[in-house]
Amino acid sequence: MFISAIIVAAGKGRRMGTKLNKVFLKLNGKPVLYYTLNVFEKLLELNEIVLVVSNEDIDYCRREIVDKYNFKKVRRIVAGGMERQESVFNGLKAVDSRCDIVMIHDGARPFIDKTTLKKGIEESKLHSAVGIAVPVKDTIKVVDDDNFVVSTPDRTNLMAIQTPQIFEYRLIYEAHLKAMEDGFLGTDDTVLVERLGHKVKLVEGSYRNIKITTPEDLIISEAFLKTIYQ
Ligand SMILES: Nc1ccn([C@@H]2O[C@H](COP(=O)(O)OP(=O)(O)OP(=O)(O)O)[C@@H](O)[C@H]2O)c(=O)n1
Ligand SMILES: C[C@](O)(CO)[C@H](O)COP(=O)(O)O
Repeated sequence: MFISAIIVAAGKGRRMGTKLNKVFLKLNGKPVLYYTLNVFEKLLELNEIVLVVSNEDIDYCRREIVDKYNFKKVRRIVAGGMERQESVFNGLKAVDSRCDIVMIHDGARPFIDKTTLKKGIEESKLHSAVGIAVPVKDTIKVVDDDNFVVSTPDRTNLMAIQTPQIFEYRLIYEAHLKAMEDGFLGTDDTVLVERLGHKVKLVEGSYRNIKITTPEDLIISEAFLKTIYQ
């Protein structure tokens, strides 16, 4: 079985508010993207990594991350698009032709762990679309455009979706193609498969698998790193 990973890191990081893209910001001296790639590089089950970055970051990324830290599984570095969905689709077009299963992961989620990845792969052999998720901890409110509460859904059945999201390659490729044809834009990849009427299985992951998005996430990340490397 040939397993590929697509790591998307072609966003602008606007909510972080830094000049340097958040995936290149340093945590304990190393870029965020280093930590993300490192977990996938060490995953024995994985055959290759396709890294998706902004066109202008391709050379920098190859030199300062892939070559510098000797990430041998990164077989291709390709340019992303304006939206995350487009970046993923570019990655899907660049994987090895033998790809059976593809893991799609945000470069901005460096605290993904090997156990969750393995669990996700095993589940994807039973269900062809799998997402890593955690039960929501807060009470969620549905609001109208003026922030008046419309309803309070029962939290028992609410999960917050993360990445990786793991798919049978042909299924996710078809789902992306259909979304593009329909002009549908989703904020994750499982929704594209849901649109096809296909079942998606969620596997419980870890609250540590945060997506570094706003400045306070960097403080949390430094604290996580201390528990991992000290
Ligand atoms: N056009 C895009 C947009 C996002 N991403 C990637 O998708 C992941 C999740 O996106 P998000 O956290 O929203 O990142 P940004 O788009 O960079 O952040 P912002 O929305 O604050 O600008 C990140 O690893 C990001 O680099 C991407 O590859 N291509
Ligand atoms: C795919 C994702 O990580 C799921 O949580 C997320 O939707 C992508 O980030 P964004 O901030 O919604 O672009």
